[in-house]
Amino acid sequence: MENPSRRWRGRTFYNSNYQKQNRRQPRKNEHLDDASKQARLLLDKLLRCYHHRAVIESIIVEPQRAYGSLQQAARSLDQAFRPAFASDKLLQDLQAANVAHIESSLLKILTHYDAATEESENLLRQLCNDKGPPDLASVARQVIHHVGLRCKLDASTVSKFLDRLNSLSNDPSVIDLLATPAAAAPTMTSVEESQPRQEGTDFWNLDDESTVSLNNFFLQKNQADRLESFLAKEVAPLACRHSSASERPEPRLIAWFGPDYSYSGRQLRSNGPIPSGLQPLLESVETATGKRFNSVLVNVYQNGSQFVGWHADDEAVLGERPFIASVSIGCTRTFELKAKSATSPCLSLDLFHGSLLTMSGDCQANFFHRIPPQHHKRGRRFNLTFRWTHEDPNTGATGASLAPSAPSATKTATPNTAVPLTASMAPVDLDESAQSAEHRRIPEDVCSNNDTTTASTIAASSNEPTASTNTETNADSVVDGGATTIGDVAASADATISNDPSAAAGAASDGSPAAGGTTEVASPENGCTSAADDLFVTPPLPRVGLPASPAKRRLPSPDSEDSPGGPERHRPHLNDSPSTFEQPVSLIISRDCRNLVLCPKPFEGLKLPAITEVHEYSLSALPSLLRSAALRNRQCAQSTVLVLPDELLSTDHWRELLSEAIDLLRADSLTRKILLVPSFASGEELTQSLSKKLSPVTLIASPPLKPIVSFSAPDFILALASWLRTLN
Ligand SMILES: O=C(O)CCC(=O)C(=O)O
Ligand SMILES: [Fe+2]
Repeated sequence: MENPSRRWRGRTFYNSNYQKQNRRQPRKNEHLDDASKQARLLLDKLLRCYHHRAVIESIIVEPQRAYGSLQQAARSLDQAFRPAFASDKLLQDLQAANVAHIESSLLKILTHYDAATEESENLLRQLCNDKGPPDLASVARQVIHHVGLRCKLDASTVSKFLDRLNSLSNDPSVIDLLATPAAAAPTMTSVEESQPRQEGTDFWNLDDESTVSLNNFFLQKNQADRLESFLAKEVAPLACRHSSASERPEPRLIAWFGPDYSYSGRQLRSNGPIPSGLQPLLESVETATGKRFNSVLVNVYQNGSQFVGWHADDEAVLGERPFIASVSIGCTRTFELKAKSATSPCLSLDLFHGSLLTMSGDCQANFFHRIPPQHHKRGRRFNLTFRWTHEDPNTGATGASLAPSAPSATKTATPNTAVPLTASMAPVDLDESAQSAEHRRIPEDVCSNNDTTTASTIAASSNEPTASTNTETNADSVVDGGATTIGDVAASADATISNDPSAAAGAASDGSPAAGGTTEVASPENGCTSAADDLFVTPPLPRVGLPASPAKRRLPSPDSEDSPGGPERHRPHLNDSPSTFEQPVSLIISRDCRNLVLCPKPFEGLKLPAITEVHEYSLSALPSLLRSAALRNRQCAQSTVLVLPDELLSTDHWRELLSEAIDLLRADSLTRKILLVPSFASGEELTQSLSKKLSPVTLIASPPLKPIVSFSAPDFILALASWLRTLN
């Protein structure tokens, strides 16, 4: 049987042909456009309410019976909302008495009911006082029931409302409502279940360069529930109402994780690095979108009256054409977009518990978005908006010194083409088991880690709040009580990943779909055994590829296709000499993926059997590598071996990064041992200071290996292996 939600959807203009229909074809119900903008707006809004189909369909089944009621309702509407509705038109429609018109008329009634409590009561008053056909009350009952469901009215609100209704009407069938438990007790669960959602990801091309996508099922319900508990417990207490430039507090609570920065004349103080409990979600969002994020804004809407006004996330610190990834948790709320020059929304979506919405391309340049207040009782909703903050042009302060963005040679969000986006919305499971792109899931443990005590974002350390950029773009947002114009920027809105097979190793930690998200681990080169085997050979474990890493920065090599003249990549904002950053480091991954060695030298031509992958990176990618190491550890490793070069240890900045990276590793309960192998004398002092931090993780300094740089690669591995043996 045809899926009713699809059928219904198909009849609205909310489908992937939005652009086409919006621009070139007259919309359904176009006659209403002329009548009143507000009527259209309300109709648009209602067309989303798929679950109202139940009401509508029952009326369609018995149109004659419903007709009288609707006519009455329309008259009532006419009286109550004359200015808004141009209701003569509506009545004319009703006179035609065909199903489509009846449908849209009822939709209007429902919309109005939903639009504002006072007006709705007014409407019901009219409905109930009217000496209309006998089944009028039954329509009213259905309206109440379904609107109650949609608006998640709790039992006591419904009773109160019905009490009031009762006082307005002597109609016994209305009084009966009070005794109808089905109407009086729509639970949260039944609400969620009653809302048909489409599987897969929908795309809307708002214009040639602006795309919105929505995946209703990004998280499974249990994952979303766990995330909700985590947010309620760990994040909500941190959230507060920030004051706007006009000192008016934002009409919702906000918590910000990432570097401090200012927006719209306000300063947003960071609540710290992204909590480790959100890391799995972050990684899943990164994997699903193929973008990187270094910060997350959490909006907490405590009830339906809290909102965010029209705004665009177009702050300069967020870069050009920011990519926004927004996860919704909790009560469903409406999300609206409108062209900056328009007065009414062009797209309106329900954001469900566990959904992932993205905005890309010129969305922020050309459109505003908002979460309007919704009357009637609504529960709490969390929204997590993942962003990438760049250097603040006003102050020179850096939003984040995390891994570089991918180059911007290719626009990912190709307008009018769902395919590339669909492809980039890859399965989010870090496991290598294949999953359908239609059923993106994140790992079961995604929300189970409530550990917020340790930092996980390496880059969020030392940035002072920046001066105001004061780039509020939209007066509406002020009128609406303040906008969150903290933009949302993906690190790599234009991620381009080399598909060069020769770069496979270098791409290993790249989460982009082009790189496949996982990396096949190569077979051992030969069967020889050596001391190096001892270092790496451990009982076989399932092979995993490197999970998404914040950045892949493969050093250009002569045979690489990397163009030196390619787009400028994000670099750490430091005073250190560039040569420090360009220093090569190698990431060596053991055959069983259980050991990782980061070491300062290229391991060219190294063919040890135990080593399966050698990746070269510039030092600037180190934080990303460590993060990858921690991720990998979480899946299967026992220890991480860090071998760090002099240059790295000798700059304050890198020490900081290192210590944060170690925090990250430490947060991973599987990492029990971190071997820090400094290659020069000052390492000891560093080791001491880090040791305090690291407890209870074992940190071992390695005087025997110095100076590391004098070892050839195989010698180094052998020496390290024998040294490790002495430790056991
Ligand atoms: O809550 C939402 O879904 C939207 C939030 C938003 O637009 C923002 O924080 O910039
Ligand atoms: Fe926004």
